[in-house]
Amino acid sequence: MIGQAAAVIPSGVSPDGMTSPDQAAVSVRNLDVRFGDGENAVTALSDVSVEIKAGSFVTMIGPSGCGKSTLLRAIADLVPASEGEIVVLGHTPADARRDRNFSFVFQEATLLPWRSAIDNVRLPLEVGGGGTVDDGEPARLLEVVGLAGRENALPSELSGGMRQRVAIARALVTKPKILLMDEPFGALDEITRDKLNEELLRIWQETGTTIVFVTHSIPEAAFLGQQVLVLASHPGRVKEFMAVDLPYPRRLTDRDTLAFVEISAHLRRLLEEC
Ligand SMILES: Nc1ncnc2c1ncn2[C@@H]1O[C@H](COP(=O)(O)OP(=O)(O)OP(=O)(O)O)[C@@H](O)[C@H]1O
Repeated sequence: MIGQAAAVIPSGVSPDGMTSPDQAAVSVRNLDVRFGDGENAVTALSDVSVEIKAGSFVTMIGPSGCGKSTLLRAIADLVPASEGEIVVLGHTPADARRDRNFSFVFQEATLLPWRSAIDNVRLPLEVGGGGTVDDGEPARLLEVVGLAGRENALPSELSGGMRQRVAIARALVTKPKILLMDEPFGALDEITRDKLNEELLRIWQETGTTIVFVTHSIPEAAFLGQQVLVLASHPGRVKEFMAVDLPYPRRLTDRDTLAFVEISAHLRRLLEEC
């Protein structure tokens, strides 16, 4: 072939733009994030490298202030890298954000109080355009998160757990390839949290979305994740990227098994060293 340059295809992306399970959804390479200057400078993350495979479920845990939210925000293009590189589905975080390759779920549901549940779920489609999303998708997603029949309820008429379900449905409505979740169940009571943990695993298996999930809870990290990224603090850095060798589907009762207790104990020891 004369005079035709080969197309440059970013790693992790095939020529048709699809990812395969062994490809990285997110590659973080030698990432440093610093805030402020001079005496007030804070190194939130130092030399962090991690590869998150497409379709995987990764939980992130570490002591308060070790940089968990900062890492999630850097992947989401909400915080700039000071050094190093982040590649999201073969693109820069800014391009991945523009292409709506990921959605973010925060600890607070941040719903618009004057809009019904279904209108909150619809919001990203109204703001960014529906693209290929079917009109029935918001209602279907409310059903997926267990809120069929509550489509017209206002946020003030829903419990905290229900509001967070609406936030998850809203995050899924654009069919993101990656879901970034920052302590999404941290403000909920234990029973509701457990229930949402099981539901989130079901949603993950149904959608095939890559999930990166920050938590302070050792059982939650071990129950949900295929891998747990443990961060140490001062400065924030990778302590261990640990595989959780437990089969799916997982049930809450699996947390009583010896294998689960041993994994949790290992995570606790790691955190004590952080
Ligand atoms: N916008 C910012 N400006 C200045 N410093 C910041 C900013 N965001 C985070 N930091 C600092 O960076 C460090 C990491 O913060 P980060 O919120 O990422 O930690 P975390 O592990 O998520 O904490 P927690 O578990 O308490 O939520 C902390 O020292 C924090 O004070």
